[in-house]
Amino acid sequence: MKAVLILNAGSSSLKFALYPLDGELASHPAISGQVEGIGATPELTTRTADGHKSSEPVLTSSDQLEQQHRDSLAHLFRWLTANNPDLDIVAAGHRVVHGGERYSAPVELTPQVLAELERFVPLAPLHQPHNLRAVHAVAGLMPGIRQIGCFDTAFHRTQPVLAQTYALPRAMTAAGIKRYGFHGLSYDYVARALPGVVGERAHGAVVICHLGNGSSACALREGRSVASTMGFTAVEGLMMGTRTGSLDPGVMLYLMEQKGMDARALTKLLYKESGLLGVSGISHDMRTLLASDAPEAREAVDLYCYRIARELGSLAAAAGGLDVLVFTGGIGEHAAQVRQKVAEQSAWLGVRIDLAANAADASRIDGEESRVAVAVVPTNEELMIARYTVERLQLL
Ligand SMILES: Nc1ncnc2c1ncn2[C@@H]1O[C@H](COP(=O)(O)OP(=O)(O)O)[C@@H](O)[C@H]1O
Ligand SMILES: CC(=O)OP(=O)(O)O
Ligand SMILES: [Mg+2]
Repeated sequence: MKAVLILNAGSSSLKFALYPLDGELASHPAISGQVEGIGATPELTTRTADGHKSSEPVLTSSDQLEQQHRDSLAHLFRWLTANNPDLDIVAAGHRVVHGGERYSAPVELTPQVLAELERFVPLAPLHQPHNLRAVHAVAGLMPGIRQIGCFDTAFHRTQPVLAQTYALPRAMTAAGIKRYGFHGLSYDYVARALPGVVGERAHGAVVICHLGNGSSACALREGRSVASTMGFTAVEGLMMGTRTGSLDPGVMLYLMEQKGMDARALTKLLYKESGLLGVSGISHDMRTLLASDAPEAREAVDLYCYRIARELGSLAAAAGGLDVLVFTGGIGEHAAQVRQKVAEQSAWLGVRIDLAANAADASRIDGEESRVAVAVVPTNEELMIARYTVERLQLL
C-alpha cells in the first residue's frame, strides 16, 4: 500500500494517520490513532478503516518526556510495518505549530528550514519542540524520506495589519512581536467544508470556535481569516484545558515582583496549571467537569463559556457582523451544554439554537428564528495536512 504518513505531535500525545495513495488521495485514513500519556505511561491506540481498534503499551525504558516521544515514534513504526507488510510510505506530513512571519504555506522540511523553525520553539513551548522532534525521528527511521511541514499560523497570514499588531513600540513589531494566530489547519479545513453545510452564507461574516484542549476562535470573511483570539503564542484568548487565555499582563508583573516568580514558574502557571484545571481544581478535561456535581467544576465550565461569548462579540466586530457561528474541536463537536451556554449568551447577536438538534450534535443546530446559521463541523487537521503534503510534493 502506497501511503502518506501524517503526524500531529502534541505536548503529551502523538496523533497519526496513514492515508492511502491509490490514483487519488483517500478521504479516510487506512489506519489512524494516537499515542497518549507520553511523559508518564505511553499507550498506542490504533483504528483501522473497517473499525477494528487495538491498544498496547509503548515499550520505553525512560521516564523522560523527550525519550518517550522518540520511543513512541519508533514503536509506532514497528507496529505499522509489522501489521502492514506491503506498506510503502512515500512521504510524511507534519503539523508544525509556529511558522513565524516567514512561512505562510506548507514547506518541505529541509535542514535549513528545520534550523529556522527551531528559532520559534520559545514561541510555542508546548508544541514546537515536539513537532520538530517528530520530523527528526522520521528522518532517522526512514532516511531520505521527503517531509512537509504545515503551519498552524499560515492560515492567519491574510489578516489585516491592524489585526496582527500589538500596541508596542514600532521596533518590537518590526522584530516580529505580533499576533500570529493558531489552529489554522483546523480553520482551513472547516472553512472549506462550510459551504456544504450553510451554503452562500459561508462567504459572509463567520466565526469558528475551535474548542479542544487548546481553544481559540477565528473571524473570517470570504473564507479568509480576519482576526483570531490567539496571538503571539497559543496562550492568548480563550480559557483552555490548562492555559489561562488572556490575562492582564499586570498580573504577571505582580507575580514576578511580589511573589518572586521567574519565567519558568510563570510558563508553568500560564500553560499547565490554569484554565479548566486551575479553576476547577479537578480536571482539565471537559467531559469530567460536565459529569461532576462539584460547584468548582460548574464554575470552571461557566467561565469557559463566558469567555467564549465575550470573544464572540469582539470577533463579530472584526468580521463586520455574524452570519454563521461554527463549533469544532473535541468540546465544540461533542459538548452540547457548552454550545447551549454560548448560544444563550449570544442571543443579542441573533443566535438561537434548536435544543434537540444541539443535543444530537447535528450539523445545523440553529433554531427557526435564528438570524445566524449555527453549525457543528467536525474538524480534520490530519486530512488537511495529507492534502497539502500530496499537493506540495506533486505525488499524484
Ligand atoms: N463527548 C464529549 N463531551 C464533552 N467533552 C468532550 C467529549 N468528547 C471530547 N470532549 C472534550 O474535548 C477536549 C479534547 O478536545 P480535542 O480537540 O480532542 O483536543 P486536542 O486539542 O488535544 O486535539 C477534552 O476537554 C474532552 O473532554
Ligand atoms: C495551538 C494549540 O493550542 O494547539 P492544541 O490545541 O493542539 O494544543
Ligand atoms: Mg487540538
